[in-house]
Amino acid sequence: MAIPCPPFIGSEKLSIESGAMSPSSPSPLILTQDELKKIAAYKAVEFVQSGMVLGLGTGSTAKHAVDRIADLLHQGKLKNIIGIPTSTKTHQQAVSLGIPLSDLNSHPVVDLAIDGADEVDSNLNLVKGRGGSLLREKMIESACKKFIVIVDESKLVAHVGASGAMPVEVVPFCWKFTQDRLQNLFDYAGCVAKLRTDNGGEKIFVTDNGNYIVDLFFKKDIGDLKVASDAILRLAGVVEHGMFLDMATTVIVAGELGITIKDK
Ligand SMILES: O=C[C@H](O)[C@H](O)[C@H](O)COP(=O)(O)O
Repeated sequence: MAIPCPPFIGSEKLSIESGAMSPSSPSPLILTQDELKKIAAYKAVEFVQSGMVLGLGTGSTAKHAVDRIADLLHQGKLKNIIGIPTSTKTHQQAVSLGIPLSDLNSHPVVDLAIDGADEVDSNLNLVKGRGGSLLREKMIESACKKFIVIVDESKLVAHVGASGAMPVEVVPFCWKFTQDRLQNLFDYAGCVAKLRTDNGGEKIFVTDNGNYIVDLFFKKDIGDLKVASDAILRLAGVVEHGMFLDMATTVIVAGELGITIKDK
């Protein structure tokens, strides 16, 4: 299915050379999805400056950004960076790479966060959390002066929920009750709510915060996102949801034709 791209501003053709990004002439090489993620991530890291407090995102795209930040730190090209990880996995990665870390208690204002997304719509609204992280991401990314989202072009969607699940983090207590209420809330959009398990098996998936995730699958557009967000958050038992509305300040998309950047 062809997905309409947002009206991006700024566009450059890029390729990966020796693990770094550089301008390129048209290349016969077909880039893999992971290479596209890396290109978007490296581009975002160009916005990092010495002395910044950085939100370190979670997932296969953000991982490249964290690696790159560590490389630049070790090369002495970046200095005095403080990272605030958005998940235990990213925390472990950052520790293993020697990135100095802190948290929102000590650093309540974050200069820049770089993170991936599962969906990006034409207004830069996002779906996040299909990898299991969303609450810490939302706390840290809502404390940011600048939030750069990095994606490959497969993440662009016509509307939120078009490509798969919209995750909702819920407390374990009577999760089925909350799941049913969530499904009823979006009955008009043909919603099916499913408790997430580890790799689709029997074991219930547990978030970094000790909660469960209910994935909402919609057959139709859910309409006004702010209305949907407020309705979800009003349900007792819901901790947070994976719609990140009006939060991204910049989206960097890497695709077969190059890299495109849209600022809010
Ligand atoms: O739960 C995971 C996070 O929200 C990720 O940032 C999101 O799922 C995108 O991950 P990836 O870059 O691996 O597609």
